[in-house]
Amino acid sequence: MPAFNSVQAQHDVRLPSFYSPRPRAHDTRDNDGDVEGAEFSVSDNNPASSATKEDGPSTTRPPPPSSLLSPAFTPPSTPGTVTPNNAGLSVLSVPRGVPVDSSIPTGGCGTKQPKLLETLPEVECIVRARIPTTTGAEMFLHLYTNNVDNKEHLAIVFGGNIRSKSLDAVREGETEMDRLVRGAYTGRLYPGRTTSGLSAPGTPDNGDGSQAASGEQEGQLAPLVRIHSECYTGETVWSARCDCGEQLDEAARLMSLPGNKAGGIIIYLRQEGRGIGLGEKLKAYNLQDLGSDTVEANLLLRHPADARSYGLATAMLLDLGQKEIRLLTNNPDKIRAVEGPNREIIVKERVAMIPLSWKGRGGFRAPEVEGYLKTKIEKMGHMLDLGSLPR
Ligand SMILES: Nc1nc2c(ncn2[C@@H]2O[C@H](COP(=O)(O)OP(=O)(O)OP(=O)(O)O)[C@@H](O)[C@H]2O)c(=O)[nH]1
Repeated sequence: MPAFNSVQAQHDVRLPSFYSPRPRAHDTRDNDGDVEGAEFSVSDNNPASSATKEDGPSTTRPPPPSSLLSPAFTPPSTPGTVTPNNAGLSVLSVPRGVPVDSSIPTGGCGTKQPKLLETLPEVECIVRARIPTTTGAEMFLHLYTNNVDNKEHLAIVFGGNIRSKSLDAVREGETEMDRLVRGAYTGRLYPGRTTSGLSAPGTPDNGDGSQAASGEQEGQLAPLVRIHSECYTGETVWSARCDCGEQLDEAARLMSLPGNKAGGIIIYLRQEGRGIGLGEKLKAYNLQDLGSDTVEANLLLRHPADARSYGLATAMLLDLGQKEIRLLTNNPDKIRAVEGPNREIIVKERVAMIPLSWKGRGGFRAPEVEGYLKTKIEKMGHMLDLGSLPR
């Protein structure tokens, strides 16, 4: 994982030796709810012990304590961790958010300070295109480059008033056709259109002479934002180990609701597997099938519980003219991290991402995803009420 800006999420863990032979019971949470790596071990059907069973007479190795594998649940008690009551809202309503303020300890997003680099990365939107979707909603896909990695991070923009400054900036020597092809136009493209409609940088019009609103001009209402980390398994191969695919779909649905006047942005970051990459995540899945939870599996592979950073998301949101946002998340670390080293972005509200099956609105149920969500709540401080989990 390149060392790009912002949270380096390198939990200060004392890593165990792989498949620690002498597991012992302990509390894995510190006061902040951080995971403290200690001596983790997979369950007694781990390769080491199962090899013993299969290859010869069993040894006297004791089984791991059940508390290690199924820690007792302590309901979150931090103010602001409550899941907003959206009961009674129709499926066509934008869910209520709860105000958050990361500048005060009681602000509803924990007190953990992410390790952020002092400056934000540089980002540039190099192309944008209109994507009509299978649901009938329309969005503009923005593809970004940056100065810290070679990945194509994306912004999926709902609503016509959110524009990229770097995309709209005039490039030396370019023609109007160049601008149309890279998506730096206002309004809509149509056969035969020859002008981009952007008369001067920063003063977009709609291609018909009228002025288009930029994200900053719109100002009054903060857009809905989701910072999404790539998940090949959950988004492409229908995995029921996580709810990533469902979250992506639901974020897009909420952003395209007619009642969502401020538009929406999904920042899609290429940090697969919470930053450890697909190959390592697949190894983690095997460890999970051997009895570890999602955090333990990462630590056993000598990765932090969460290796992600959000500086690119902050920089992309700024490029899209945003200063204040409503963030769709249950993750308190994400709120603080996306605000940037100098609170370049302010998260005004948090809108909870409640699994659809918990709300009785479709979704899916599987022991794997329930274990995944439980671990997020118990070990990663996620602000979801486990009591809502249907039994
Ligand atoms: N290492 C690892 N990564 C996982 C696992 N399950 C899902 N992921 C990754 O976790 C990331 C999804 O996290 P997000 O959807 O941003 O969720 P979050 O930060 O936990 O919190 P929310 O914003 O509340 O959804 C994706 O990159 C997934 O690939 C797992 O078991 N192990």
